[in-house]
Amino acid sequence: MALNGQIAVVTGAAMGIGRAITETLLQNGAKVALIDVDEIAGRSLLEILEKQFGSDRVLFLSCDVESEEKLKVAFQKIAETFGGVDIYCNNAGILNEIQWQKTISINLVSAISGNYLALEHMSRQNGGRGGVIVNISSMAGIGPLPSCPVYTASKHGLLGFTRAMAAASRASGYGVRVNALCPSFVQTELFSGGPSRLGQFAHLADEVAQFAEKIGILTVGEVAEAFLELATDETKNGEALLLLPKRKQYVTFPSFL
Ligand SMILES: NC(=O)c1ccc[n+]([C@@H]2O[C@H](COP(=O)([O-])OP(=O)(O)OC[C@H]3O[C@@H](n4cnc5c(N)ncnc54)[C@H](O)[C@@H]3O)[C@@H](O)[C@H]2O)c1
Ligand SMILES: CCCCC[C@H](O)CC\C=C/C=C/C=C/[C@@H](O)[C@@H](O)CCCC(=O)O
Repeated sequence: MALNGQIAVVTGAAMGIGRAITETLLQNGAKVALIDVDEIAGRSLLEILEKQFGSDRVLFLSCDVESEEKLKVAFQKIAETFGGVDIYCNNAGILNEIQWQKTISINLVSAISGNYLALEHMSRQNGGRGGVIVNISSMAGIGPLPSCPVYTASKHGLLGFTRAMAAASRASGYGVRVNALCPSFVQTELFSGGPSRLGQFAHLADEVAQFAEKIGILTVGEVAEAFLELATDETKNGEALLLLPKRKQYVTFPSFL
């Protein structure tokens, strides 16, 4: 198994993409700590996963990633229980153009806090074993999604942060790879509920639906498979992996040298 004995942390793990990534990590031999603000969904998934994979391989922590303090405590609990962190998947995210400050807060500010906390446990400079961070950005982190300017900004920001952190990690000897996964539309609650959260851009919902119909819709399993590639391919650092139903490509950015 590709990830035997590795310890992984997944945020927003109770449903959607986070749940599929959690299941893939477990199927590949990792131990997984699930973090989610939805305690009912998290506990119910934990029960299922404990039966399937054994209670010594899964842990659920009810935690809102917007609270840096609670996230710090969650990381401490995970490190004490499992003995370290090797893989961090920053997946928790929302799409809400009405509560747009909350969108920036969860998708970008909390993502940065989570990466820093993960590095405290993973960096070789802090006595960690090194490892890999995968930030779940979006195709909207590469190109604009007109119905969602703030969501687009949060995902562009996360991608820029990922690439700069990867370079900082390489230059500082952290031993931690940092990559971003950028999926197009995925069949989850965020996608199906999206149109009701567009606020002043609600009139663009049909345009998005037509675009989604044209390019197709990914399953969470396809996203989890691409996540696994970024997590296990040790040559990948600072990469943005764009994923569409009929296309997967590492994005080429301009070189300034
Ligand atoms: N669905 C898509 O079309 C799509 C496409 C590209 C990228 N993404 C990104 O993938 C990630 C997961 O999206 P999804 O579609 O699975 O969403 P989802 O709404 O199906 O699931 C999100 C999960 O995150 C949890 N969560 C939300 N806010 C949280 C918080 N403050 N603290 C802790 N947990 C929190 C929710 O409880 C839920 O379990 C997001 O970052 C999203 O932006 C989604
Ligand atoms: C209302 C549901 C929104 C779901 C949000 C998800 O994160 C999915 C985002 C999906 C698509 C984003 C599209 C952006 C598209 C364009 O800017 C395009 O030009 C990108 C070009 C990438 C390419 O070269 O193919």
